[in-house]
Amino acid sequence: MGRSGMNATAGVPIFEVGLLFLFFYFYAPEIICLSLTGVLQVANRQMGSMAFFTHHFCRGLSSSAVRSAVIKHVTIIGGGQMGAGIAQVAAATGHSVTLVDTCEDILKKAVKGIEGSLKRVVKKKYADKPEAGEEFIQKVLQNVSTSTDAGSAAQGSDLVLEAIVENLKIKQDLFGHLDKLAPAHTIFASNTSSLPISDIASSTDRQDRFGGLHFFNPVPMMKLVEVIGTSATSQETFDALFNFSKELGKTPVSCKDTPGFIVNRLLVPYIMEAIRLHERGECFCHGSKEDIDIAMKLGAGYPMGPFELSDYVGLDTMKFIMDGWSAKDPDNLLFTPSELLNKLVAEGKYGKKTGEGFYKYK
Ligand SMILES: CCCCCCCCCCCCC[C@H](O)CC(=O)SCCNC(=O)CCNC(=O)[C@H](O)C(C)(C)COP(=O)(O)OP(=O)(O)OC[C@H]1O[C@@H](n2cnc3c(N)ncnc32)[C@H](O)[C@@H]1OP(=O)(O)O
Ligand SMILES: NC(=O)c1ccc[n+]([C@@H]2O[C@H](COP(=O)([O-])OP(=O)(O)OC[C@H]3O[C@@H](n4cnc5c(N)ncnc54)[C@H](O)[C@@H]3O)[C@@H](O)[C@H]2O)c1
Repeated sequence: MGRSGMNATAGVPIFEVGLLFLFFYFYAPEIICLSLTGVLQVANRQMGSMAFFTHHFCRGLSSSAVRSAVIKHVTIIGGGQMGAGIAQVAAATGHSVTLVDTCEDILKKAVKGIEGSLKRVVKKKYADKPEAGEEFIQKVLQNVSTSTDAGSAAQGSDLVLEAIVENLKIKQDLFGHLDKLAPAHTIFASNTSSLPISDIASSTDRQDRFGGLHFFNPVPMMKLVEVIGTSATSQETFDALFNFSKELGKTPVSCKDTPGFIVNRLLVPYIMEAIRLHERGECFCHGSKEDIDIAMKLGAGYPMGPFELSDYVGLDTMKFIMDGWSAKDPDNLLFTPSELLNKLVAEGKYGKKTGEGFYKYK
């Protein structure tokens, strides 16, 4: 045998083949994976079920080469501003959606909101073809059903996505309950703004099939989705969530399960500082919150100022975020409660959704 390691009996250049294998293994594992998948599929037909081996071996080489779980049927829990928005974009991209909330009235309001938002979308997209626009709206609405029974909705779903109140215990209770009812393949995800995904997932026995999908408000307009994987999230689950976000026409970014992920890590201190600036009266003109909003829109190019944005997000949600972070890290001055925010929430002034927050909307 010479340097090339030619196998004398089979006539195969083992050294070169080995080098080639190593090259593809490190630089293009998909090619090895796909070739092996082909070979193993033939073997599979010959020798019985090799699917398990094929699947797991290839995942070890490169998860991207293996098709991730397909998400077609989606249950969205929480028909508020986020849940309704997510239901809309999922239905508009051909997914069948069940929207769940605690009572029929909320669900009716949610569907009405979806219809209104679709009209705004269609006005632009189908400007020259109003009939096609109306047809599109009806088709999207047909993809949305509603329910007050999260358990039975989850039974037929590939994905259960939660967008309920920002409270860890309530989210854990919900997922703990659904974990017993949903099929094994069903992926669970949370749209939480501020809670650790791993804490929410800890109430289930499917932490490998649990991740975060953080959408932005208003969902039909905002292009970003933060896809969050915990240390227990499987690659297959993460890929499925990432692909699902793309199917919705969004741009996903991958995030670790760290406080605030990317956007809120930066946005929360900004909004907090704006509220404190206002509370301290450091703006010299009257109507200082208006001035701060104008300044950030015209000076920093933000589409909304911090007070407009807070009202848009919901002051109740903002308070849930702040209280949660402050309870975890009470000595951190960043999380000192805001008297003004607490007062507005205590008065039921949650922002745009209740007609008043920092500003009046009626
Ligand atoms: C001291 C203690 C303090 C405590 C602090 C705690 C801080 C916590 C804060 C964290 C909050 C986190 C929340 C969450 O996790 C993350 C978020 O979602 S953050 C929010 C992100 N969103 C934004 O930043 C929105 C910014 N705004 C905009 O982009 C725009 O203003 C707008 C909403 C798109 C609206 O645009 P405008 O031009 O202003 O207004 P128009 O009404 O003319 O709309 C333009 C265009 O868009 C269409 N459109 C708007 N909304 C919808 C909709 N819902 N559906 C369909 N279409 C919509 C509209 O029809 C217009 O279309 P056109 O007429 O142009 O054809
Ligand atoms: N508002 C935002 O800008 C924004 C943006 C991104 C993420 N989020 C997150 O999305 C989630 C929802 O926020 P939102 O603004 O849509 O809130 P929202 O108050 O508009 O809606 C929450 C909905 O959940 C329902 N609900 C509460 N408990 C429920 C339960 N156990 N089962 C079924 N339904 C239940 C409520 O009835 C309500 O309709 C929160 O976790 C929030 O942090 C909010």
